Amino acid sequence: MDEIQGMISEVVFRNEVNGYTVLELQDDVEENTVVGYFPYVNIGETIKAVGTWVEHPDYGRQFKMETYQVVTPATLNGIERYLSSGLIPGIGAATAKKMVEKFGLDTLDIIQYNPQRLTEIDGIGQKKAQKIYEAFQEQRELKDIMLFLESYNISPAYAVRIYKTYGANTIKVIRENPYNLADDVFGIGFKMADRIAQSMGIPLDSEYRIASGTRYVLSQFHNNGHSYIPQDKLIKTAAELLDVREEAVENMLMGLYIDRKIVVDDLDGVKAVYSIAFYKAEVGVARRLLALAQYPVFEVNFDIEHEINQIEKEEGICLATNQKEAVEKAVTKGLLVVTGGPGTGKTTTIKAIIRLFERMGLSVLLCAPTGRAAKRMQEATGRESKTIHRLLEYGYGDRDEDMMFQRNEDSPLEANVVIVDEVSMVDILLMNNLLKAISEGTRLILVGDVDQLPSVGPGCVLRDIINSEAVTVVRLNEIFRQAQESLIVVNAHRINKGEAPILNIKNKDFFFMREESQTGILEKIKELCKDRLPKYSGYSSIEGIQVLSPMKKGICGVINLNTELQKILNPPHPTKNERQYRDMIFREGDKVMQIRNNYKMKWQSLWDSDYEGEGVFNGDMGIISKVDNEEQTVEVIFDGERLVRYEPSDLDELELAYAVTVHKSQGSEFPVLVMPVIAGPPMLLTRNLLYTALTRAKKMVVLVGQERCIYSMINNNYVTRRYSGLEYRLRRLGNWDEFMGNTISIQE
Ligand SMILES: Nc1ncnc2c1ncn2[C@@H]1O[C@H](COP(=O)(O)OP(=O)(O)OP(=O)(O)O)[C@@H](O)[C@H]1O
Repeated sequence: MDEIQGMISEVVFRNEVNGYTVLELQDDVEENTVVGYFPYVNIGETIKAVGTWVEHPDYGRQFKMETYQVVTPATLNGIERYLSSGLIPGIGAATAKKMVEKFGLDTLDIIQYNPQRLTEIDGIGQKKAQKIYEAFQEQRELKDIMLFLESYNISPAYAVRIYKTYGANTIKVIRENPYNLADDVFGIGFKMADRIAQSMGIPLDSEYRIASGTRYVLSQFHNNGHSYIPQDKLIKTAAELLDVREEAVENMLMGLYIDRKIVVDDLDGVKAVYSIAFYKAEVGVARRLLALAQYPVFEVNFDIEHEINQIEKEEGICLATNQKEAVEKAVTKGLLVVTGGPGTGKTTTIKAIIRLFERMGLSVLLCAPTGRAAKRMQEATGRESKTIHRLLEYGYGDRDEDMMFQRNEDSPLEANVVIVDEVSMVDILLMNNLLKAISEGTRLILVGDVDQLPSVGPGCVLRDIINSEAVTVVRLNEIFRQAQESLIVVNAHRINKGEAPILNIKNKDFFFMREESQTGILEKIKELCKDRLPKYSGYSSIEGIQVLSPMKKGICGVINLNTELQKILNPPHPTKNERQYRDMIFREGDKVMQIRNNYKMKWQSLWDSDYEGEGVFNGDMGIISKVDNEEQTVEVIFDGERLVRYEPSDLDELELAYAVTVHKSQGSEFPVLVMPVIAGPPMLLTRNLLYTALTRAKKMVVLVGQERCIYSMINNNYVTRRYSGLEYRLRRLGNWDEFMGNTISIQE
């Protein structure tokens, strides 16, 4: 490591979000470029930086700072530049010069300890002296805060976020209760807050620690898809994590319950602990669904059978019995669920339902949980379809700082019918928000495949609704002739029923390639993606062929697959810029995926520069079009039309996507799908997962690996249990009032 010291003569670039800065540092002899994460530095300040000299391809020799220390300006020139940098309002170049001429090297001490004396300078009165003093103090404070945070090894990027959250109170808030960080600052979780707290000497059994740790465990369960957690499980897990007695956690739970930070409900003898939001959502969903199901939609003065006949004639099809039943019930019921596997005619039924309502003169709105699913619905029906978020006008209200759904009980959707596709992907929170915006009298039709993996977010809403038997459900189970042509569809159904798939029939679309070793599987997948499949299928390696893997880690996990596929599909090239982020390289031309819902991320249409919007969602896939190392940005084009610019602090929302996990692929469809089949944890390698993976493919599936692993997945009918009370709430219709939300009264 080298060390350099000098005065900051220029700040060339600064990223306000993460503190990444390019600056010029002047020492006695020369000016050097220094780059690094400086949360807080100003022109005129003298710093001592530790780091290494590097040769940048475009900007030449520069110093890459690892750590630095601010040295109070010690020269007359340094003090003058520091004061005239615009840092302290009221001091410009002329005043700074006068101050340094008058007070020399004591200038900064005078401002801090004897500001009264500033009035000795022409043009500075009492008031101005006071202002200068206050601004100077503020700067000091900021520096103290940064030093304080640094002393707990908090990286500059987090330090900036923390300071932005608490401002001048930062040190006080953290000293009082460092666990506040986990609640208040995005990106800081319990573990980081706990590390800081431990280095501050906070005891293991501190109430703050137990409260924060308990809520952390609860949130982890929610992150894993559970709507609640059984109380005894929560107590045990939290006590283990915190290394405290179970009674301490139990007492804390009581406190959190009394403070209404959590809800403890009795679900048929099980004490269920909920975070408030999930409790409200679950109760809300149950209440609203039942209200819709029981609402007497107005008498239909319409010969439905005759109309269905007409539609069949016009469309040149003959609906199957249960498709007809679905169309009829869509009209006569306030709430209808239609479920079926691939090729069972869900889309055809949706189209017939839309046609019928249009003939009745009723307005229909279409939506789906992801952008891709909505786009597919739109293409299949020829009618506009939006994401649920867009339909509910998710965005900023007039007064609110936070984003919210503008369509809700006060401003419901204006439509006679709302049809939602891919409902298996809708979690309990989104379902609650959707239902809030649907007033009684509007018919709601939920369509999905209940055998798909459940939503990424908490709950298993579709499964619970169907299992509750409280709502009208039509099951489509006939695979139509056209769909039967496809071995993908046939095999998906076979697998779903626990039967072996049919493999390797000539001119079909479902293939298996035997390969025993993991490295052999990897090599085969690389070969398939690079040459064989593009040639055979006509689809491009990057956009048309998708590798799915059940797992993240290991030779055939998505992390390694991405590294290996990137090497052969988009290798380094002198014309392609790239950027290292953590252990990933983002290179121009790479296929990437957004891995978190980000409603605030801005996008711009590639084709119409006036058309722009907000929101990039979990599972959206795109191609990196530009890596700008000067601006530190990465640009991605999603769906060939929306351009999104990622700042360095956004990059943790992006991953390479040559290969993605089956879970992440939900709601997407790909022309050609390649998947390794290898042994692994039985909780992961389930029939449900294989079924979900296969149903993502439209034209071709290639499984590569060990045949016995296909069978062991098919035989593994383990469905990960999700703690959800929705089915139970829906079932308990009889004792409705006594049951719903009785435990604690919560204003919705
Ligand atoms: N009543 C019917 N008679 C004949 N063919 C039908 C009928 N209903 C659907 N089909 C055909 O069956 C195939 C699958 O139908 P559809 O696309 O509606 O199913 P889906 O459940 O939406 O499938 P996926 O989930 O795979 O998209 C299509 O080719 C469709 O034309």
